[in-house]
Amino acid sequence: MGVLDRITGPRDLRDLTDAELDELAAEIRDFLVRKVSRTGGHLGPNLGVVELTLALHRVFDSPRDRIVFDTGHQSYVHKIVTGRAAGFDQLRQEGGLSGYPSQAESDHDIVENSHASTSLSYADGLAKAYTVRGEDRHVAAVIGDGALTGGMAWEALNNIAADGATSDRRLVIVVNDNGRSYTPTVGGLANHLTTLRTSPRYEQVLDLVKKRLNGVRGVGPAVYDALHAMKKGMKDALAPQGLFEDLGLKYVGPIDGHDRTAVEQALTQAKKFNGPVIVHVMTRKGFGYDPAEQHEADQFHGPGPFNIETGEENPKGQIWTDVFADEIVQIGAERQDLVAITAAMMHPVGLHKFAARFPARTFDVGIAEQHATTSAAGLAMGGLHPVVAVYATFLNRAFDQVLLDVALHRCGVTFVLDRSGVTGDDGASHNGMWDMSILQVVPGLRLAAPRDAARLRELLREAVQVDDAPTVVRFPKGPPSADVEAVGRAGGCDVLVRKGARDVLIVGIGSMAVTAVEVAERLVAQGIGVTVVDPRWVKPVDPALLDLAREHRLVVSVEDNGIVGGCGSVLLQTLNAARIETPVRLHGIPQEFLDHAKRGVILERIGLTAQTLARSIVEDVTALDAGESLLHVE
Ligand SMILES: Cc1ncc(C[n+]2csc(CCOP(=O)(O)OP(=O)(O)O)c2C)c(N)n1
Ligand SMILES: CC(=O)[C@@H](O)[C@H](O)COP(=O)(O)O
Ligand SMILES: [Mg+2]
Repeated sequence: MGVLDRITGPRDLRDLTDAELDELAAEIRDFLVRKVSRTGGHLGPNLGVVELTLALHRVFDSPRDRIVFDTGHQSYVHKIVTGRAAGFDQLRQEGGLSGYPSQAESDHDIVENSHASTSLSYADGLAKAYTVRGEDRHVAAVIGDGALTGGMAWEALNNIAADGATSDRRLVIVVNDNGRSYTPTVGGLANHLTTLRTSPRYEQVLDLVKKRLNGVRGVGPAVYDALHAMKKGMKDALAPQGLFEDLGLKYVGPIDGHDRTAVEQALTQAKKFNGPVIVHVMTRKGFGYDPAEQHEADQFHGPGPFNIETGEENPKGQIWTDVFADEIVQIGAERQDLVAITAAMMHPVGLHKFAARFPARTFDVGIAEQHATTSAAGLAMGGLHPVVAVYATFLNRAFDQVLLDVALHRCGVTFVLDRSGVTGDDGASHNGMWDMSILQVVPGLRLAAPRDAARLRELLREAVQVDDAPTVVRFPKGPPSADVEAVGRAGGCDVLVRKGARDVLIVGIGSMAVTAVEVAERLVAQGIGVTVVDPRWVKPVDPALLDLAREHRLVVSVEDNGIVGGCGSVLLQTLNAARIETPVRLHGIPQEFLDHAKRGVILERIGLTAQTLARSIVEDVTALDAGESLLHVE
């Protein structure tokens, strides 16, 4: 029976000896490597916060005190010590443990959103609430050095520091500084954290001087008083004025984040301040598992299942991102004006090859999608063509910048949205299910959704040719299907199937066009005539779709996007405006937050599979045959 087996909740940690706590840390690391090697997940970040999390739960009394994790991908240890170790065999699986905090799982969990740089705002609000309610509760926020490069974090710090030393908000901000997001964290703030990490703090020098003076004859209290009188001068001379201290925030650190006792002492000291305090801990991503610590790209930030002995991830095969990664390099070689921007996700979005080939034309802005977008507008105004590569869900926070910094000024910026549609494993906030809805309202913006790798290459090249409006190319997580060639054209649309009578027109958006071809095969087998078109450019609506709609008895749209405000909705509105009365059936992601599961499992669950779609269309056609009118479904 190990120590870990005795932990049923955080209070059990308080009864352990130092030796037992060290043993527990080792057992947790071994547990994380074993479990995540089978399920995949955020091994690196969690190996880096073992001691920190144990210290947090020994110093703070969760859930009375609230512990907020920024992004939440580093909350596995928190889950283990709050009684959920047994759930790790089902980590990130349907019905199993979420890879992020989950209120449904535990009272100890509070923030479920996996979008970075939000923790300090939550913490500010919580601390204010407890002050207003007169509740004696502490708030501890854990924010990574990467998340600290996000603008929201500084909006929060500005407010948290507003009352300076007079603030009575019991808020401890733990900066978990491992020097990396995926790759090393970039920017002036990262440089500053490095300075704090590496400069001898005046306290250390003061201690050194005092040790040297100890026992020296004639050295008495007067000497020590003089030393402390020099403290301010030493502080200015030896340690750069911490950004945080300049803001009026108390700063404790830097602390070795793997020395649990030191972290506990710092947290206890910070807690006693009874006002906002920064505790700067230095940790190592992947600490304790060599293949993670040595991993050249991202220190096992989020591996899939892997071999424990070798650290080799199970082979994934080509994914959409790989196609983009290669094509953007080709285009970059042809176009000297093309530049690329990533928001701290160089490899995940596939810009690493472009960066290696064109380092001066690649910009990593940190976790700062809003800045990335408006900076791209500036790059375009400066005569370049920027490609902003982000995950679809992360563009949500830059909507205003797309609308009024890029589109209003008709800037030729190309957004490449990876992980669009259902992503699955990372839970509700990671699905790329909102982009085609929110971008529909951006005047002048043109949106493309490739169905396969060949169309991605084509559409990417067409997009970067547009220099007077924003363009968007979006594709899903995982592998593309085999290329599906057109059998004809209608306007700008590819006709993929044209069989039998004009019963059903299926408008397949992006990868759903391939699913639509499979649906067509099922319908034709039942004697239903089908035309399948892939619009390629889904915004603006291709006029050819209006003519095709007039010719058919039923129009069906299928998209890997939220159903409200998506391509199908806009097509319906466009047909209505043109007084085309052909009934329309929309298929897409239901407008709700989707629980985590694999992409395929969720697509099955929400009916975006060939079998379910075909069954639905047969029902509609049967209703039409019976003279029933179909409700136009939004
Ligand atoms: C708005 C936003 N952009 C990008 C991401 C993708 N992402 C997840 S974790 C991560 C790196 C976080 O670095 P840090 O905060 O230092 O935490 P660490 O992994 O080092 O513990 C990124 C970029 C995200 N979750 N949210
Ligand atoms: C929290 C985090 O790192 C996410 O951005 C997520 O893990 C990305 O996952 P994939 O890159 O596997 O889609
Ligand atoms: Mg980090």
